[in-house]
Amino acid sequence: MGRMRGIHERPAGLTYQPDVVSSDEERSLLATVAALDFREIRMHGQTARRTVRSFGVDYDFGSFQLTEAEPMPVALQEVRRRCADLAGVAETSLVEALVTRYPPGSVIGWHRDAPVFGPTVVGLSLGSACVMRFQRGTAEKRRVYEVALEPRSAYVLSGAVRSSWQHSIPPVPELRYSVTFRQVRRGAGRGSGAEAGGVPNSGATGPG
Ligand SMILES: O=C(O)CCC(=O)C(=O)O
Ligand SMILES: [Fe+2]
Repeated sequence: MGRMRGIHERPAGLTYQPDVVSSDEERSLLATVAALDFREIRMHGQTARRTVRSFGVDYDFGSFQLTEAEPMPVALQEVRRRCADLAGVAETSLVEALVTRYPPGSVIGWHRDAPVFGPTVVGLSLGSACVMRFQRGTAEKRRVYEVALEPRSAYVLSGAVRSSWQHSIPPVPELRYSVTFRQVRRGAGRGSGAEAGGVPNSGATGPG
C-alpha cells in the first residue's frame, strides 16, 4: 500500500471481516453480477470508469431523488442476511444493494455516503483485492487509515467512520465488484427528495 500523509488512526465504527462468503459462493456471485446490466455514473460532467446497478432503491445524485428499483436478486438477498448479521442490523433495514463494477485501474474518489442513507453501510468485495482509504481533517490535523479489502470480505461503516470520515478506493489492480448494502433514513421517503445528497466533498481525486 502506498503511504498516506497524515496521522495514522483507525476510524471508530469500522469493522473488517474476511471470508464472509466462500470461494464457491464468490464464483456464483461473480456469475450473477457479471451478467447485470450496469449503468454509467455521471458526476460534475464527468463519466466515471466504474459502473453501477442498484436494487431495492435507487438514488439519483442529480435530482437527489430516491426511487424504487428492482428487487434484489435472490443471490444478493442471501449475502444481505450475512452482512446484516455482521453489522448487527435488521436484514430488512438494508433496503438498497448497490453493485459496483470496477474495471482495472478504476477508482472511487473521496466521499461520504449520502446522508439520505442510514447510519450503517456494509460492503462486500468480489474479484480483485483493493485498498480502501479513509481520511478526516486537513493539514496537520489530517487523520488517515487504509485497509486491504480482500475478495470475499466485508466491511461495516457505522458511527464516526460513516459520519465524519471520508473514504476512497485507489485504482483497483484487476476487475473488482462490490455489493454495498445501505439503509434509508427515516423521513427520507422514496421519491421525496427530502435530503440533500451526499455529493463527494470536492474530492481530492474526483469521482474518477
Ligand atoms: O466499492 C466499495 O467497496 C465502496 C463503494 C462506495 O464507497 C460507495 O458506493 O459509496
Ligand atoms: Fe461510499
